[in-house]
Amino acid sequence: MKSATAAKPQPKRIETPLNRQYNQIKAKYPGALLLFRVGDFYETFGEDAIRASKILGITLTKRNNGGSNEELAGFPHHSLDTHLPKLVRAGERVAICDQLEDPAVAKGIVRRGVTELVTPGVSFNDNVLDTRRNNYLAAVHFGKADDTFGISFLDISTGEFLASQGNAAYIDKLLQGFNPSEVLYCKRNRQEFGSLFGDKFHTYTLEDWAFTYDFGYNFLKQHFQTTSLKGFGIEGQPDGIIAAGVILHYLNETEHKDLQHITRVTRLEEDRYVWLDRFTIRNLELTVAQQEGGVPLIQILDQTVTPMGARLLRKWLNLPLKEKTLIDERLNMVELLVSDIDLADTLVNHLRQIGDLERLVSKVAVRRINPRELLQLKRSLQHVLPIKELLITALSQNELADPHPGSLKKYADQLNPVSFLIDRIDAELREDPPTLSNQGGIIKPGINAELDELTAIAYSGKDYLLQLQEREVQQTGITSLKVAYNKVFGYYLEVTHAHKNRVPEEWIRKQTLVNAERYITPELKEYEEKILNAEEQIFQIEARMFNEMILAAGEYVGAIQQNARALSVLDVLASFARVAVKNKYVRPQINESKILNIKDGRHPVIEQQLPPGEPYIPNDIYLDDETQQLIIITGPNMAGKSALLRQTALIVLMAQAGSFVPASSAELGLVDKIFTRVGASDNLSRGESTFMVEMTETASILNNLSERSLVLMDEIGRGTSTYDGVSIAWAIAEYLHNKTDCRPKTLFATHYHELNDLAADNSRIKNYNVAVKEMGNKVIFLRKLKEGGSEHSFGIHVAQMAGMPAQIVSRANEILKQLESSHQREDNRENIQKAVPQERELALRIIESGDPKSEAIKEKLRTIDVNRLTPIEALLKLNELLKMAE
Ligand SMILES: Nc1ncnc2c1ncn2[C@@H]1O[C@H](COP(=O)(O)OP(=O)(O)OP(=O)(O)O)[C@@H](O)[C@H]1O
Repeated sequence: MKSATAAKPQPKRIETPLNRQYNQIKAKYPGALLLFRVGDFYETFGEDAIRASKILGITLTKRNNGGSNEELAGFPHHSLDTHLPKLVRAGERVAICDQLEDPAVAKGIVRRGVTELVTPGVSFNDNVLDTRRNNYLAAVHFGKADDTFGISFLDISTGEFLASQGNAAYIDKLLQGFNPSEVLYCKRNRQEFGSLFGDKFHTYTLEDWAFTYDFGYNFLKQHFQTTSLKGFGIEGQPDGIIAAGVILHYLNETEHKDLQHITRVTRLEEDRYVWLDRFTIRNLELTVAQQEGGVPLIQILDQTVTPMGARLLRKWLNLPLKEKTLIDERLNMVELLVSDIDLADTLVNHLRQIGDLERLVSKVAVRRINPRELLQLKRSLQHVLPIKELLITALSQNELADPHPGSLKKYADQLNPVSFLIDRIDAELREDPPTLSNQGGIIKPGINAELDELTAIAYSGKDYLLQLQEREVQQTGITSLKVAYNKVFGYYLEVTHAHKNRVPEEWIRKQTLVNAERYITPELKEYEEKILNAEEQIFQIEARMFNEMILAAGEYVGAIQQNARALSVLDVLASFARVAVKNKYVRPQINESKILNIKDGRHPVIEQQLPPGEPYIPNDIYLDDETQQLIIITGPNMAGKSALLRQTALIVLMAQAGSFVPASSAELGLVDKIFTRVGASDNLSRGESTFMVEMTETASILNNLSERSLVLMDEIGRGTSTYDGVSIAWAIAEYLHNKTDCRPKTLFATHYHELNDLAADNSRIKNYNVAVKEMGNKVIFLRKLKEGGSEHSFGIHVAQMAGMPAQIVSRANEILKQLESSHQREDNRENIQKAVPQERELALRIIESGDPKSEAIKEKLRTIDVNRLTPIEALLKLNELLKMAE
């Protein structure tokens, strides 16, 4: 509602009781759009009405509100389900204010209150939710120490609740991977939040006091009805606890008080999953393509048939495992399903019949399930027992070499057929129930005697009326007599004018038509009342019995949630199996070595996109920490260097997520971190990165390496001049090779042939090139990785292929020849070693020339301890100095 300003006096408004009630409720939910129930409508007023009418395309009107004109827009209450999702998707927080008592019996103004505050991150509404994705609410807590943060995620529609803590890079990674619909954080961190985690999220800020340990700890304890949080493994995560507490607090504030389905909070263990930096997640296009129309990996791998399976696959791809036992457990099941296609098909056919069990059971817990959904729940659950039996028989028949006996049986053991619940629903619930629970038609006959009796009265009326009609015809001799019903008079007797004179006196005339008259009789009215009463009672009894069924189902929430988890795992594994068969993947051999040995590896996405008849050329990759730790891959543009780098990382990731891989064989020593850097110019076009940023980030990779890391460097250094670029790429490769604490496996794609000289002095650096063949003045891409360096760039050939005019191509060739003859590569190594000091000299000369900036630069130089500087730091410093000098 508009507020009066001091400068412009507003006409004095008379506050009606309804106005006052609205204002009081509105004030309690600042920032929310208030849907105010009046009779059969939800109304919005003032600013809310303007926004609602824009988003929903509903008419905006004005009403005279005690002297001022106020905007008003509303819609019928039954269209809430269509309008609410639109408002939420537009980023609105919507407070739904309902009538809390029956207007017919209310004394004075009807009591109203907000029954739910729907926000982008908190929704049960099927129209707001995407079945194949989770809808997460996140909370981020900025810890006391620098660079420690707590984080928590909740999907209220499934009850999944997670907490963790770590540094900014970790939090950023989780936010990117989980992609929450709404993020909560503390008001005072407004600026830092944006600069650390970007502005792509819907956010909501809360007051300081909600971000305290005691508050969060107690809130969680109270919710789970435990004396401590030890059982959840989050005791040692104070910042994570604060974030999780904030989530529960927020649910409370938004009137979400039925939370029985949130049965646990799980610690997301940073060290259980492969570390993927932000660029790797983006560059490998695991779940999101970089460009519109692009195909992410998940699209190739997702053959899941249940919504919860689809959601789980997304999670598995973002969080690959690094524990051999767990990975093998998944791979064993995939292998079993690959080898027994009948089993896989039968399993999938059962799974297909299972709806969104996870979200259905949440609705049971919060008592929002409707009769039709309860039927769906029953039908889904009916497939649990057959699946369990299927697995048990299959497991006993298939003697699979299982290194961890019992791990396969685990899946079968987790399934609980909940027969008792199924039997009850089956006995009571009709097979064609409605979506509403207050209009009858829910309960089967033969369950409740009172209900059956009332049904007989209410619905056997036809016979009764026929009898009555016959009796009256005989008594009065009116052969045209008919009993009928309409909404205005209820039941009546109709007599044509021809028989009017035979109508008995006690009949009461109600209406005269052109050729007939309508009457009622006391008997008819008495009967009518009985029917209507019976119907009212039927509705009440059925609603009560339905509620009892929900309460009974509520006892099984834990068991059904466990079923949903086990079924989603089976769904993902069956999907892996089917994709493996379809795309000819093999089982990777996971071990604890430091060797990566892939034979005939392929890129899972590119191979699916090549035109028919154009095969994907497979390649071998071998890396270890003894003989071949870093390979320099040269080759012309378009040769397939990037594809090779990415496919190697994708194969590792797919394997550690439990999938078979596109190769003829793959022996994989576990990887614990994957880092990717792509040369700046790739990102520059999107205005994201500059050379400086590229360097800072490369430096941060170099500081976080482990001995099981896999590093992809794709044309690093190309964002600057050739000499700078070569020197930087050189220094980085050298650094990776010479690191004393670990030997990260690295693929280094580059255009700089100069880097081939590195192999001479560094025993674990090897040169490879992606082969091309020159035929006359044409280049044929063989896409085969070969040992050895390469001599040319073939950039001009690529230009020719792209349709560059012949004149330009031949002129470019001339210039190239000239340049090559004047820049003989006598001793590159020496040149490169010299390059840095030369630039340093230049910087010093500028300083000596009496430039006013010289003091600042001298000061900077004095702080540099040359003996402790790494090559990269030296380059960064130099860059900084040059900037100052410019
Ligand atoms: N092994 C392969 N078999 C078949 N086609 C391939 C193969 N590798 C790459 N390609 C095709 O070649 C295209 C170019 O590959 P890629 O981008 O990896 O080249 P590049 O060497 O990194 O080039 P640039 O240096 O210009 O970035 C890919 O989009 C793909 O269509």
